[in-house]
Amino acid sequence: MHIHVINPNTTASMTHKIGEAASRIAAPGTRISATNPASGPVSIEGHFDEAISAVGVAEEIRSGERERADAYIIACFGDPGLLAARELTRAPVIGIAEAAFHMATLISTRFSIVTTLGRTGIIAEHLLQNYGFAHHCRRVRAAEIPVLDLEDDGSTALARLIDECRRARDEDNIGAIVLGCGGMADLTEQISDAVGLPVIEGVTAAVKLAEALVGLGLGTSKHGDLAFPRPKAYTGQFAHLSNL
Ligand SMILES: O=C(O)C[C@H]1NC(=O)NC1=O
Repeated sequence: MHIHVINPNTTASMTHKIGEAASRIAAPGTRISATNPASGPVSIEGHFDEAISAVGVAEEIRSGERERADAYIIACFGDPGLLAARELTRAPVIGIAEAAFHMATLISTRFSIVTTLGRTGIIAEHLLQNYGFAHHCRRVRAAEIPVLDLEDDGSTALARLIDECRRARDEDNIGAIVLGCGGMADLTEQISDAVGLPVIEGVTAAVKLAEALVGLGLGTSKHGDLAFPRPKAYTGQFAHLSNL
């Protein structure tokens, strides 16, 4: 099967890192492709960035449809454009936050999230509410690191993440930690070893969920709100989307 992983920000090094993490966990016979939109924010650190990146996600889904991808992963912890993306395909589309929440509740009764910037915490809180996991999550924490510090080996990002994860372990009465950024896809083992708790990272969780759904012959339902968009004209820069 072919899983198309979409990094909604436009930082190619993060896209490559995400694709490598997905490929390492993928089952034999699963092909991973990782792309990012040509246009959009270099990092997603708030509501405005999420909104802009959602258009790029939709465009990546449309290109994936031409290659008949078997499943899609939206590799940003805000799951930007998830429902819009599901309207565009019969394949499963999985957001990394949703995937991580599901996995965390299968191995623990309570988890905490450790993400990048405190200002994006509300986005995770909204997702927890929307997906029905709010009562499982003890706290949404932030290491206060800009997303692109995760691309800088000389930054203190990993040390700050580990410190915040240790505080979650010691203070939150939890059984697991969810990493709150696609850019952390290569840090799971280091953080779990340093903290001594199970650490769930959304990219790898989404790959296994996508393989399960495809294996079960399940895809996005086209009955109801996730049916293909109604044909209509789009104007200006979106004219190419007319009568999808
Ligand atoms: O919301 C965040 O902090 C993380 C989110 N931003 C980003 O560019 N990729 C992400 O996963």
